[in-house]
Amino acid sequence: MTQELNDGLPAREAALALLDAALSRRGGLDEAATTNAFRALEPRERAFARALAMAALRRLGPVDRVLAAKLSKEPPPRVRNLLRLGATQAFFLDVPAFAAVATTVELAGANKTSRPFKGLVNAVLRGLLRDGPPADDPAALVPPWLYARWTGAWGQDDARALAAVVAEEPATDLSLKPGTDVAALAELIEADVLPGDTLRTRRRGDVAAWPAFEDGTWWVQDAAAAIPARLLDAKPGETAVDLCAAPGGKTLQLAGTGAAVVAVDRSASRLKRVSENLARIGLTAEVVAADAATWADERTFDAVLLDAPCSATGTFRRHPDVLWAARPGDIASLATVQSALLDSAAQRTAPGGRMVYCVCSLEPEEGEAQVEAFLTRHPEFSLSPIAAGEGGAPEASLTPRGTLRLLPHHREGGQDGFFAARFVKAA
Ligand SMILES: C[S@@+](CC[C@H](N)C(=O)[O-])C[C@H]1O[C@@H](n2cnc3c(N)ncnc32)[C@H](O)[C@@H]1O
Repeated sequence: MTQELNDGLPAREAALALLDAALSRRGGLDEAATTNAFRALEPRERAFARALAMAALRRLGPVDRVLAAKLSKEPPPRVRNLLRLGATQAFFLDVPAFAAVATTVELAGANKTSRPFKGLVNAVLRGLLRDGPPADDPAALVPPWLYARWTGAWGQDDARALAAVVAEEPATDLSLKPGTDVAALAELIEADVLPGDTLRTRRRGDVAAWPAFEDGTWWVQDAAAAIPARLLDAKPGETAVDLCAAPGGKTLQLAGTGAAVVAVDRSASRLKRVSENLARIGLTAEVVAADAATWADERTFDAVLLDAPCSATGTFRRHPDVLWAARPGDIASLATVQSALLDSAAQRTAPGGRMVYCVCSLEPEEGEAQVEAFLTRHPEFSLSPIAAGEGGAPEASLTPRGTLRLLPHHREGGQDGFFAARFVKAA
């Protein structure tokens, strides 16, 4: 792919826009990929731009380290991002070094902010190439403050192993509608079957064009993200609520059990995705736009799922930008939101009912600490320990408390970082 695009300046300019958006706001990369300018590119160019921006985000730390040694003062953001993209192409993608340098220098010259830095871009990139690729140090793949947190929370070995996953391009995992012939679909889609019947495939490209997408037999959902809803073990005849539902991966799982499901989310626009997904898969749920903390609804439910908003540091395999967008203060403020939502979830759990709390975060304040504080505030709840292998979870992820601390390296080929705990309410 890259060979034909060695002179592909529009694709590289688009990669620059994606990288810039990813680093300047949360969800920026996906947003930038919806602009008309991006959509006007050839599919091949779009794929290259996205692959380049993602590779630059996965290697941002090591590349910035080697750039630091070459830059005596901070250049304008466009110039820094051009250097990042140039170095990423030369060291981590299948782009000949001369093409990486020449196209980057040309893009520097094509804009009035970066034009005065054309000579610098050329000199820095040539200097980097002379020195060779950045050292292979997992710690460099993560911002230092976050790496220090992970070391403190999970120890040196786990922190290193989980940070190493940042550089890996993840496979795509699929959850299946109940009743699907798992083995037949795995063969059709060229996938491995993981515990819990998640399919894992190395296919690339537009998922809507993959086999059986239109039939509504599967949806994209990370292997770790598929575990929490399974832990509720909802059944036909029961009621279930998904309090932070959009875009609906876990709602689909709950609806697939035959339970009567209510999907709540405060974002009406994101809820549209829930409705579209339900329609495509051929499942039903009552969809409600409301703030789950204050939702004026008196009902209680047999099964309550709270997949709370969080720092999302566990999603770095597909969204490496979260690592660079996260700020230490976010974790404390999100923890406050999570405890308010947990209190609301408690109130909506029927006597004798189950509640699962989960977050796609690697930070103990959003996971383990929430559980202990919740149990102190709510003596009517107790932990319902998760058994080894339950829900398809790797054994390494099971904690002595019977909660799940799913670290990305606990599964071969990786998984999203998640925390999950299950509670029961006294009858
Ligand atoms: C981690 S995502 C949920 C992912 C979803 N459970 C799935 O599996 O597809 C968190 C969701 O919480 C929603 N959210 C955030 N604060 C909320 C609140 N106070 N009440 C309801 N939804 C909220 C966000 O709009 C977002 O869609």
